[in-house]
Amino acid sequence: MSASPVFIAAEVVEKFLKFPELIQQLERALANFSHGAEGGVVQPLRTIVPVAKYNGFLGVMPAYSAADDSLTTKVVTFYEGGTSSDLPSHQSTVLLFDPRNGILKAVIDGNVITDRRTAAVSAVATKLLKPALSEVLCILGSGAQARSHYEAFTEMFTFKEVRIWSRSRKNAEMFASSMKGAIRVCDSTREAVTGADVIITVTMATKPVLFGEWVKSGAHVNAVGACRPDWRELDDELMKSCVLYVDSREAASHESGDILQSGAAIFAELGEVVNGTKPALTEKTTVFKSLGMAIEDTVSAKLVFDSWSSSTESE
Ligand SMILES: NC(=O)c1ccc[n+]([C@@H]2O[C@H](COP(=O)([O-])OP(=O)(O)OC[C@H]3O[C@@H](n4cnc5c(N)ncnc54)[C@H](O)[C@@H]3O)[C@@H](O)[C@H]2O)c1
Ligand SMILES: O=C(O)[C@@H]1CCCCN1
Repeated sequence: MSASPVFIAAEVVEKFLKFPELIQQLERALANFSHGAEGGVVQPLRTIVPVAKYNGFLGVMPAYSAADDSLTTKVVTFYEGGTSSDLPSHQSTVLLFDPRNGILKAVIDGNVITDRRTAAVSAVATKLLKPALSEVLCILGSGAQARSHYEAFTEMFTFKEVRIWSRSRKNAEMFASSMKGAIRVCDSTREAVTGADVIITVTMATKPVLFGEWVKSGAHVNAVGACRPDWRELDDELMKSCVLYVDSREAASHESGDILQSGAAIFAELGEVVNGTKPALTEKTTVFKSLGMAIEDTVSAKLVFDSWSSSTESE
């Protein structure tokens, strides 16, 4: 009989999933993904089950990485407007299997993985696509992803000014006072975005909050929200005028409302830029449309599991 799976809690994931290393690992995973079969990534389009009665969704995100020899599936739920004020709007668990025999080895808290791996992938996009002189960072939204993006971006880059906008000024102020470093709280999206070199949209909006007319020419946008075909964060003007990068062409053309509804053309996958098969057009206005990929969870979960295993062996 196989041993029972271990449970790895959020505090343990926090301890082992750290930014510079996670960013490097995910850059490699993006490259493998965009190499096709040769890259050894098996990742079907995720399954999403709408729970319409409660404005919720359940997603199942399996993947295997031959390079990491890691087999996982994430199960994630997300609720429009959250379920109640004290629950996160997104809740997830990652199941890690032994790829040799299918034994379930670990059940890992997925919330920290989701927050950090998403920010890490946006950091890869920003490293490759931001304008040469990037002084002002703007974050739209003040939830879990806003926090992980702020942490990753202030660790990896140097900005002269960081701005935040949220629907309620109180939330934006709470965000600013809970993070290390100076953050300017803005009263309107337009104020936050005007003149920004790097913009991150991390909202649960279903209609555009970021408009092309406000975006500085040459800026880079990480568009992280709007993961449903009928949800938007960016307007048509921005989508049609930018050079558009995505994590996965397949996912983007099935799930992204910003792409499907605007009819914008995809220029490249981020992994193709890492591989050098598509250029990083840093002098143009660029958008990285992130939907989130299972392979990011697979690589992150392996990192956590291996670090946890080594720490228990040395005890
Ligand atoms: N691309 C990825 O890999 C990935 C991964 C996880 C989450 N996400 C997406 O990122 C977004 C943020 O996730 P989160 O975990 O931070 O959620 P969260 O619930 O913690 O925060 C959501 C933020 O959006 C704001 N918001 C809600 N409705 C809004 C509206 N109509 N207009 C403007 N702002 C609004 C909230 O006030 C809050 O500041 C979501 O859309 C989520 O689905 C993407
Ligand atoms: O990639 C993810 O983990 C999330 C799941 C929920 C919807 C947005 N993307």
